[in-house]
Amino acid sequence: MIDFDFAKLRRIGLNQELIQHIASLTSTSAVPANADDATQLMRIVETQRDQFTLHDGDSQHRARAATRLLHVLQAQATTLAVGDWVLVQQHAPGDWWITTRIPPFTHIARRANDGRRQSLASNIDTALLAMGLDADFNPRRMERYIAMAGAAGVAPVVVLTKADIGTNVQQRVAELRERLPANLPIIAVNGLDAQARVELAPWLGAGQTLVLLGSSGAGKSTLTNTLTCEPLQDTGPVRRGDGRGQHTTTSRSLHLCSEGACIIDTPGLRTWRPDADSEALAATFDDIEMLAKACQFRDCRHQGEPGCNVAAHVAADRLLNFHKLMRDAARSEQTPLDRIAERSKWKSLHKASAARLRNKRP
Ligand SMILES: Nc1nc2c(ncn2[C@@H]2O[C@H](COP(=O)(O)OP(=O)(O)OP(=O)(O)O)[C@@H](O)[C@H]2O)c(=O)[nH]1
Ligand SMILES: [Zn+2]
Repeated sequence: MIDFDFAKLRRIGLNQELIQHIASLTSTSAVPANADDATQLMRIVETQRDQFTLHDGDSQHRARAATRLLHVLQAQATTLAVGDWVLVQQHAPGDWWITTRIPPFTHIARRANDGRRQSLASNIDTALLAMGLDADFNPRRMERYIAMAGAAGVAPVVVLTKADIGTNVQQRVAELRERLPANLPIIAVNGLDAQARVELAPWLGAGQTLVLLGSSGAGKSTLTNTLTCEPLQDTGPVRRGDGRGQHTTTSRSLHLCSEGACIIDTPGLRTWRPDADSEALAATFDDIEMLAKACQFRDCRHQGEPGCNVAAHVAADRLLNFHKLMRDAARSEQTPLDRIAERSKWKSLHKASAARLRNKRP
C-alpha cells in the first residue's frame, strides 16, 4: 500500500472517494501494491507535450512519463491529462518519472477532427460550462456541452459570464431555464467580481475538482483568477509578445481555489466533438427518447415526418440539436478506415456529378 499524507494531498483535491478508489485498485494489477518507499502519489497540474508539472500538496515538480507507461496508455487509446493522480519515482534529485496512472474515476475527452481522442481533464466532479451573455450566447452549443459532460459522469453547471455587460441578460437566462433540464444549475456571473465566489460556493469545497469549458473569450481564465484570488492565468486584452490582440490560454492547468477546491482552466474549445456513445449522450434528452418510444410510426426517424409524436411535443430547435449530436457521436464511433471510406465515397459521388454537369453543358 502506498502511504500518503491525506491532509497534505487534500489541498490538491484528494477526497475519501478517491482513497477508496485507489485502495480498491491496489488489489488489482492497475496499481502496484508493493510500491516502495520512494514511490509518491502526486497530481498532474499541467501538461506540455512530453513534460508534466506535478503537485505533491506542498510543491511542484517537473516529470516525464516512463516509456512502459506510455505504451500502456497508448494501448488503451488514452493519454495523461491534467487532474490525473499518478505514482512517481525520483531517480536522481529533481529527476522525476511517472510510473503509473491511477485509472481516473471520471475523464473528459473529445475527438479531434482527424478522429483522434484528446484528453481534456481527469478526476473531475463538476464541469463549469462557461458561456458569455454576449455574442458567445448559443443555447444549442450549451445543450451539447451538457450532454457531453453528463456522458463523462461529470455534473454540469451552466455559468453565464459577462452578466454585467451582456445583452438581453434576463431574457437569455429565462430562455435557458425554459429549454434546459429543470434540475440543472444556471448561474449568471460577472467573472471579474469577487461575488462570483459566493454564487459558486456550493461547488468550491475542499476535495472538489472543477473544470472550466467553453469557447475562447467566454471568460474562463477571468473566472479562474477570481476564484483562485491570484492573478495566475493571463487574460485578454493584454497580451505579451505577438501583438495579435487578446490573450488566449494555450494549455490546461490546475489551480487552487481560495475556498478549497481545485479548478482546471482550459483553452477555448473551437469544436467539442463527443467522445461517448450515443446512448450516454442521449441521457440528457430522455424526454425525446420516451416520446420516440410512443411514436405511432414504427419506421419514423422523428425528423419532421408528419404526425410524428416527438415533433409534436419537442421544440423544433431542440430536436434538430439532438439529431446533430447523434450524428456527431456516430462519426466519432467510426474508425479512421471508416472515415477514409466515407470520404472517398463522397469524392467519387462528387466527381460523378461534376462529370454529369460537364456532359450536360452544350
Ligand atoms: N465585463 C466582463 N468582462 C469579462 C467577463 N468575463 C470575461 N471578461 C473579459 O472577456 C475577455 C476574455 O476573457 P478570458 O477570461 O481571457 O476568456 P477565456 O475563456 O479564458 O478565453 P481563452 O483563454 O481564449 O479560451 C477579457 O477581456 C475579460 O476581461 C465578465 O464577466 N464581465
Ligand atoms: Zn482562458
